[in-house]
Amino acid sequence: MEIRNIVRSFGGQRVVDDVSLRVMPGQVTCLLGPSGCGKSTTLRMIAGVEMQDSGEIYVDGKLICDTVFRIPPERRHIGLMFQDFALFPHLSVGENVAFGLKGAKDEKRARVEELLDKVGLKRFIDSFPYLLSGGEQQRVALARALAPRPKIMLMDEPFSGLDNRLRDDIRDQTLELLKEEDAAVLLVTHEPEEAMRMADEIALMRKGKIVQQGAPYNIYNAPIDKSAVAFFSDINVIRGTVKGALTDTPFGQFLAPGVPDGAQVDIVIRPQHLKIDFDRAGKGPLPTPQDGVAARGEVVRARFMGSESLVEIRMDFDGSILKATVPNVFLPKPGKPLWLMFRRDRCFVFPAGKGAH
Ligand SMILES: Nc1ncnc2c1ncn2[C@@H]1O[C@H](COP(=O)(O)OP(=O)(O)OP(=O)(O)O)[C@@H](O)[C@H]1O
Repeated sequence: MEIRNIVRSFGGQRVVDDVSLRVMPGQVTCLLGPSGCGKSTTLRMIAGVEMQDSGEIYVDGKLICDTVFRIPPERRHIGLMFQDFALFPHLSVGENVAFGLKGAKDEKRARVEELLDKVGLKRFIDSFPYLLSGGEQQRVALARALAPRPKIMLMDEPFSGLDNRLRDDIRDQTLELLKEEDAAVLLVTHEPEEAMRMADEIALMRKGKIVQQGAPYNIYNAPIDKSAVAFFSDINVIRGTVKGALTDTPFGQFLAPGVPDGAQVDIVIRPQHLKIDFDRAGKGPLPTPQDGVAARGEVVRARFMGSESLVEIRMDFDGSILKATVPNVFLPKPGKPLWLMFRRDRCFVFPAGKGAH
């Protein structure tokens, strides 16, 4: 499935602004972005329930929609799964799954049984939906969407109605089934964890545009700007001024290649990549090439978060507060002096102010 240069405006504002995207069979692409950035509108245009102002949509290399030509939604062979896409309450589970199927009765029954078996719900084939839990209903909805073997599956926040622990299981099971069925999947979500868990490829969307696209690993480890880092985790930011492609900070020098002298840069680091060390009679650890220079601060607050502890430290050099996370339990008392170092291989240096939240 491919969309090219799709644009859609509401009230003079471009909510989808020149979006192009390709999704291959057997691949899950997540359209990830904050609420209101235009993800659902993009999906609705592909589904055919919303018309684009300009741009084209292709399936299997064939045009299915531009501003003149338009295949109606029911003939696009696209599977849909939305959070509030309820099952038909007056039909049994089996009849729900069979709903979009054509062909002989036996064949339909076999396909329904196959899919319900795959989602582990064959025993409910003759039950009514209200007897099933939310997670089970969601799995039936998935089976129903996949039953007619759509080439493309569009999913809009399909798991957001489920509670956390259930959600992880259902995500994994859904992913397995989608792969087996070899559909090209476009999944919309505003949750980075969901995208990281589900996606082969993430398209990061902001204000109607795709700002970065790539494998989850690349998006996480080579983010395009400060906001892209901040979308996935808490961040710490140190500002510095560049001289000779370097910027001096209390944590030592950082490379700022290509940034002109006098310009400001933001050095961005995630809390899990700050290194904490103890104070030894007013002294910290020695500088290293990997971690730079240590800077001293005092603990403001430390909290246990489950698998890690979050320590907030007020830095001596400017009174700013940096956040560091440490695996397991580490709960130093407020006022305790500690030293922080920046792991050089985990820092990102961006021109200051680029990529507003
Ligand atoms: N039919 C419409 N008429 C007017 N404005 C609309 C319409 N549909 C969407 N919008 C506006 O377009 C913007 C993008 O909406 P969209 O639902 O695509 O965003 P989203 O990224 O999916 O967000 P969310 O996750 O909150 O659904 C929003 O500001 C929304 O109010």
